[in-house]
Amino acid sequence: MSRVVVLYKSKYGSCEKYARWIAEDTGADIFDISSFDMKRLGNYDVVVFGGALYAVGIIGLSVIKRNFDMLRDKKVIVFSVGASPAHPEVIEEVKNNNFADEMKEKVEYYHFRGAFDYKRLNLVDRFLMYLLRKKLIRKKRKASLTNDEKGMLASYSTPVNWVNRKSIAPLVESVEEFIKKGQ
Ligand SMILES: Cc1cc2nc3c(=O)[nH]c(=O)nc-3n(C[C@H](O)[C@H](O)[C@H](O)COP(=O)(O)O)c2cc1C
Repeated sequence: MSRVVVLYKSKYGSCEKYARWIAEDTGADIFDISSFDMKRLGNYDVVVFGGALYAVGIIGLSVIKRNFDMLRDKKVIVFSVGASPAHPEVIEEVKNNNFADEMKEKVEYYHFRGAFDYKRLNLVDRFLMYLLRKKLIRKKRKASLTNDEKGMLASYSTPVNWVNRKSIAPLVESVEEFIKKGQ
């Protein structure tokens, strides 16, 4: 059995895609966190968790937080997948919104870009995105939008996909180095 496990929570598949690539490249076991028995964490030295970003929240991370005591002696990596690019201010905002101080110190964190197709969204997500669109249009009337906001508005009519296997390289390298050191 592998010493590495990749757990993930995805709604429309982009986070799952990254999780599968990371598991492939590190030889890890992989589970949707919803169907993983956290008692099995004892079997692993490295725990990688990936969650999609919704309203700046990393979905599924609450399970990791609840079981954080079981992760103290392990290497813990968290990655988020969202429409936002991995700008430093985005990274800071996501960290502050999702990690308690203890987690900020312990967890190695990465952010990867996902995909967005308005037509595939369920009703709740469509409604949330409708509200965001209204907000952006209001802002556009008063001030200019950032490039990211312009991109977000454009994506309502044209699906966008930034999922890129190459972006996982630093995460995979970090896992490999940790394993090498332990041998
Ligand atoms: C309702 C809603 C809220 C979202 N909020 C954010 C967000 O706060 N930050 C971000 O970067 N992306 C946000 N996104 C974009 C998703 O994170 C992106 O589509 C991601 O690829 C979804 O991953 P999944 O396919 O694994 O579910 C949002 C998307 C929806 C539909």
